[in-house]
Amino acid sequence: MQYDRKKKLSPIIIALDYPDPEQAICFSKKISPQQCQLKIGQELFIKSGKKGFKIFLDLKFYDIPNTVQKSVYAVEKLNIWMLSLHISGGKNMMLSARSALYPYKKNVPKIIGVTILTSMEIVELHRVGIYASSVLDHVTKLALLAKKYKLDGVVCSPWEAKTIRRLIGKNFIIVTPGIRPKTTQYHDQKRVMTPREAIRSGSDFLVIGRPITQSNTPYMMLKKILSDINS
Ligand SMILES: O=c1ccn([C@@H]2O[C@H](COP(=O)(O)O)[C@@H](O)[C@H]2O)c(=O)[nH]1
Repeated sequence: MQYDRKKKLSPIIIALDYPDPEQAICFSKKISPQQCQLKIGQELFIKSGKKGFKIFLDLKFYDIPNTVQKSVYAVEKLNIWMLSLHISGGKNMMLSARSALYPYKKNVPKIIGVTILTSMEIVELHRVGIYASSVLDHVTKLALLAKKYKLDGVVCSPWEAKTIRRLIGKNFIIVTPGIRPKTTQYHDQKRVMTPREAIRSGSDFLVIGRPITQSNTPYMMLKKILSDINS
């Protein structure tokens, strides 16, 4: 793992994809900030920072530069740890997001760029008019743009983590959803890996939702994943 060795953050980010804020709050009370970070998505945009968790606000901004700049400026006030936007929003959108944080000196949120969703394969890319030779090729191009236009890192699948790490180096955060422990179902995810393999491929943080939140024993599952990673 490359990112934040000194701060010793857990590599797990749990996707709190609950329809009801009460369920999310109840779940978060049973785990600790030492075990994981939490990801708040579009379904559940609540403030869970109260318990001391670092919050990844995964709203995946994708809009004109002015709108994204204002959005980033607004969410900075929420004391979040990390936020996401789509790299395909382009150079000016990424630079505008960064410029929204210039007035702040300390504890600014990390800006992470989404490459290609982990639910997509090459056929789907072609269907939406992206005629890349491979998913890896396109994800790599987007990651290089993210670096060039001042993002702190990317969201990609664990399949691409090794290549991005090799090309961009240590000082770049790699966040990987599409994590599936052995024997759990894939759901809508396509480019998946086990937690242990994903860490070994160079991921800094693994975003894990349903395998934990829909498990009959979520706390045991989280503990097992952490112990698999560390063994
Ligand atoms: O490419 C992406 C970007 C974001 N996500 C998000 O991660 C979680 C994954 O949840 P699982 O239940 O473990 O599949 C979810 O909140 C997505 O919005 C992603 O999966 N892929």
